[in-house]
Amino acid sequence: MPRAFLVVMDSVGIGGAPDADAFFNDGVPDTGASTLGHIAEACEAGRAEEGRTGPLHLPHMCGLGLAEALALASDRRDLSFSAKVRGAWGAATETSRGKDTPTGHWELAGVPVPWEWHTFPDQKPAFPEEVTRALCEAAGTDGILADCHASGTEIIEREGAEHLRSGWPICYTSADSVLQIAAHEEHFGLDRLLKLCADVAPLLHDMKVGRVIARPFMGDAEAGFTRTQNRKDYAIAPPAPTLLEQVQTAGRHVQAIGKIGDIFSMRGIDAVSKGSDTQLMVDLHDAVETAPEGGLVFANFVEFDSLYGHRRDVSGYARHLEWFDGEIGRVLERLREGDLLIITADHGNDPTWVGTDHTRERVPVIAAGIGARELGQMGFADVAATVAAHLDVAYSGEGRSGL
Ligand SMILES: O=P(O)(O)O[C@H]1O[C@H](CO)[C@@H](O)[C@H]1O
Ligand SMILES: [Mn+2]
Ligand SMILES: [Mn+2]
Repeated sequence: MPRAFLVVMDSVGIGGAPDADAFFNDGVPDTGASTLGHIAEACEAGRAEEGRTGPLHLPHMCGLGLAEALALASDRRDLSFSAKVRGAWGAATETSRGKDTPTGHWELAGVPVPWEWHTFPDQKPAFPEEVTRALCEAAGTDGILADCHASGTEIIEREGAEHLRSGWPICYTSADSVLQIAAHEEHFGLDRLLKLCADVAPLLHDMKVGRVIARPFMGDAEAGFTRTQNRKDYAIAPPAPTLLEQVQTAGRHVQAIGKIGDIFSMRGIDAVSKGSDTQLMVDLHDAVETAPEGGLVFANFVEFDSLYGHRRDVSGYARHLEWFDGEIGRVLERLREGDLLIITADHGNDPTWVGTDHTRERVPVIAAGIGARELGQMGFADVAATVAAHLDVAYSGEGRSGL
């Protein structure tokens, strides 16, 4: 029986979104943003030399058609076309009006988001009284810290010491539909932070705020504060059954690697593993060996986004792409007859762009196991329809199969 591996490189957009002018970073429209294109351009110009050097080198993904996908999405030729293409490639456009992670993943899984997400204004206080009251009540504190738009690494540096002194949780947001709560794992307590997030999540979900995210950290004012791996997202459930539930309903096994479990509120998922991208890559290699016939493995590699995109770190992003590409080479060697591998992304996060938020972009869809051909311009949901057709399971979501 066929198996499918769906791998999301979080935030690796390829530009060209037709509605980029309706999305913003610091008030500047995302028009012209291209995560992969601008990284490749910077590498070529010698502006991404920390811990790596020279033009962006992604031989395995270019072998599947990544450079062609980039050209198709936004007419950029920053990646060389020298590799012979052995895969199928396309450029996917999102219809949902959100450039966040759940929105992108749900549409990739066949369920576009029908509602407008609620975001908080870029002002202080960012949160309405009702939310602040609920936070204080659930935390047992007289107030909250931050209460503004912020970058997560910067806000713990700024408010960490005051958090240790007052015990108040650090509550912040971004251009995404999120309420993030940062608290010290030991002083505030990890379990207490997770319970706080779980307690306020229903109120936020009712307001159509997509996620409440626990952001535990460690450290002190002298040594500095660092986030830990214990991040947890409390997301709204998808509005309709996704590809995952339909694969599961067909009696097949669905394995989630990385934050997929959180993004889909564990719906349609049989097994989940979490950790750093390095650990998740070990899990992906293992899954290629062990995933049962007929099963779906759905992986998300978040560090492109969290460590490099939001931090606007071009060299770091390029390094991670080159590491990832090398690992994908090993995955390709181990795929079996009948396996489908699709590599895609959920939105952009151009590290050369203004601001620190995601960028509205098209995403690459490159595939091994379905021949060498152009899939062309497609929708995010076509990815789900293609996986369902390959696995031969009944599918009622959006999209058209590329098979
Ligand atoms: O700056 P940090 O805390 O990493 O926040 C980022 O992570 C959030 C969720 O992915 C996004 O909304 C973005 O703001
Ligand atoms: Mn994402
Ligand atoms: Mn992000």
